[in-house]
Amino acid sequence: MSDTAADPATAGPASSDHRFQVDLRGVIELLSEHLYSGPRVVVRELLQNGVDALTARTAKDEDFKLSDGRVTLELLPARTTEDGTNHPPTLSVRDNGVGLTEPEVHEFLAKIGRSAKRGDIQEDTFIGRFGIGLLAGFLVAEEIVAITRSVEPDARPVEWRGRADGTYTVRTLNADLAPGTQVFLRAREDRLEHFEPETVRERAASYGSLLPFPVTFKHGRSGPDGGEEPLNEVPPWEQFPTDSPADREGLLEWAEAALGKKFLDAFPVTSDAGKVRGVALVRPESTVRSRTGDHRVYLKRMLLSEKADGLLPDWAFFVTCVLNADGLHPTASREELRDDAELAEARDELGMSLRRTLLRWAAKDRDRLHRLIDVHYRAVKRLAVEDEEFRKLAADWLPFETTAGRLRLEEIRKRSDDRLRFASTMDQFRQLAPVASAQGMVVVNACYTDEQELLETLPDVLPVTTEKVTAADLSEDFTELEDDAWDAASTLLNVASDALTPLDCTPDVRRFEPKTLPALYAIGEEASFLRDMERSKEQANELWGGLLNEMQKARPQVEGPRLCLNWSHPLIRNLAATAATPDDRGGAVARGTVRTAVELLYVQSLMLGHYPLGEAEFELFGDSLLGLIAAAVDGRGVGRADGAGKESDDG
Ligand SMILES: Nc1ncnc2c1ncn2[C@@H]1O[C@H](COP(=O)(O)OP(=O)(O)OP(=O)(O)O)[C@@H](O)[C@H]1O
Repeated sequence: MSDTAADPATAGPASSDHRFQVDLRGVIELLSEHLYSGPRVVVRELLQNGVDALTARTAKDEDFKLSDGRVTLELLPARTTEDGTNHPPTLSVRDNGVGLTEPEVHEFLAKIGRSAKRGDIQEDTFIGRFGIGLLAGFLVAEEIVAITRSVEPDARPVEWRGRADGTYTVRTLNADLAPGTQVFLRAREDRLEHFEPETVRERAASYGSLLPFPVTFKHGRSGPDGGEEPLNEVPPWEQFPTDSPADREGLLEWAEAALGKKFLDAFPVTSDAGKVRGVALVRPESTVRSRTGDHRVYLKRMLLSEKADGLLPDWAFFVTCVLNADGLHPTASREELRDDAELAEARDELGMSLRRTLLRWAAKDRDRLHRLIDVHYRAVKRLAVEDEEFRKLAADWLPFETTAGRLRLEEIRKRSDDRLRFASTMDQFRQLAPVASAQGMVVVNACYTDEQELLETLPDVLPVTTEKVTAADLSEDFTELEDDAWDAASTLLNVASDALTPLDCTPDVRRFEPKTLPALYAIGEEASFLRDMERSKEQANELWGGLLNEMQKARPQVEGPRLCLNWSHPLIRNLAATAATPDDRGGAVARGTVRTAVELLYVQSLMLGHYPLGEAEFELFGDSLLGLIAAAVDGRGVGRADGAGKESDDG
């Protein structure tokens, strides 16, 4: 036995060649379940073939223009012929396009995956290209019949009859027909709902109403005397081509009627790349950033999708577009745009088109930009980060959350003399907010996406400086105590130091605003990081704990957290007085109570600053609270500066 694998090129005598066989029913199931969104697409595929046939005719027949084209959909009701045969309802789609010769019928209608729309032809000439669209007809029909007559001179009409079991017949007809094709779908018994007049009409109008030639619908009752009902509409970008107030109003009314929604604003957009023309509608509500678009896209004026994605740059998530693209490509399902180089180029250009409009508003139509910013400031901020010119023009109107409430940048600059202070995390912002606002200092909350990046790029376009601040930075500016106050506070500081050293925290006594805040836990960014790590270690297993230890050691020495006691607060002064109780008047007990009070202040300021508490801190909280309650019940209480505390000591 050979120990080498058989070489397919040399193995055995040559076998005879066979052709792959296609199980049509299997292919149809594949299409219906995995490619198409449902039988709705049948009308679209037939219409599309009509559009392509008309385009092909314009290339072959120089006297024929696309606007000479015509597609008619007709619904023939079920009927019984004289010989007693029942005919199911039938949908016919007729065009006066290029038609097919008999050899072409064999080549293109009967070969799955064969399309006349490939080869040397420029890719965006036709909508179809895969050679499977017609098969969609079998999603609703048992039999598809095409009667076609080519524009080729002397071509004879041909009838093709294809069945879902994979068989077909072809015959030439003697009739004298004009060039074009009429396709008939004979309803499948279990798909009759797709042959209801209103259903067909709605689908035909939805896919084909913007086509640049007459598209009509006909059925027993349509039109005044059974005539054809036109389905065409003028596209909104042709009805309202400019950004004038009148066109804007018209466009907003059109959008409300067509999309069932009141939009905030509307304006035209264009891109040479992808040959795009359309309108942008500004959403009435603020939206979160997401890639999922809901753009209504037409390709060669046929509806492709109402939920197309990837058409606009990320920052433009505040608009919905309705547009037509003659130079973009569909995916095989024909329900999305292919993510290719043309789409990328068109996306950039549409972004530029939007940006130009916003720049124009910034220069000449400020009310419009204001209205847009009020709702969509997040999106506009993203654009401001990316685009220096826009940033320069619009930055002053952008709102920010600050310690003084929501303010426009213009106001923040005025209140802070162009010195823009910001906190970079929500926790930092919360911690410093009471102190900053009590001191009349405006600090911006830059914890949201884009905010910090935007602030840091403002000095490029405006005469401002930016500075990241933390509660620890603010506490540096707290007022130092005068000598006599310092003396009065010294025992309190010693007691506080004893209480806080085991917690890696240093006490300090200063005067600061707000007077109502007895203590502030102040921690810089680095120390805050280490504190978080400490908390994580408590929850981590041994392996992670060890790793975190190493990381902690690797960080440079940083200044630790401080508990700033506020000398302006009466409680702190009372605690200082109590701590200073002479030993012969119960000083030791008093200092024990003060220590408990400091521990409680420590935990309270942690909680006020939204710092998560560690195990030791929780324990401390429980113990000191109980200690204080016990002291109160004993009648000792925490001393008061006026001596009441001392009296209770005696008592
Ligand atoms: N109305 C029509 N007029 C003329 N030719 C037609 C018509 N409908 C179909 N054909 C011919 O049949 C071929 C196959 O059509 P089909 O719809 O299956 O695929 P396609 O349009 O080429 O590509 P896709 O699968 O992307 O739609 C077409 O390429 C075209 O040559």
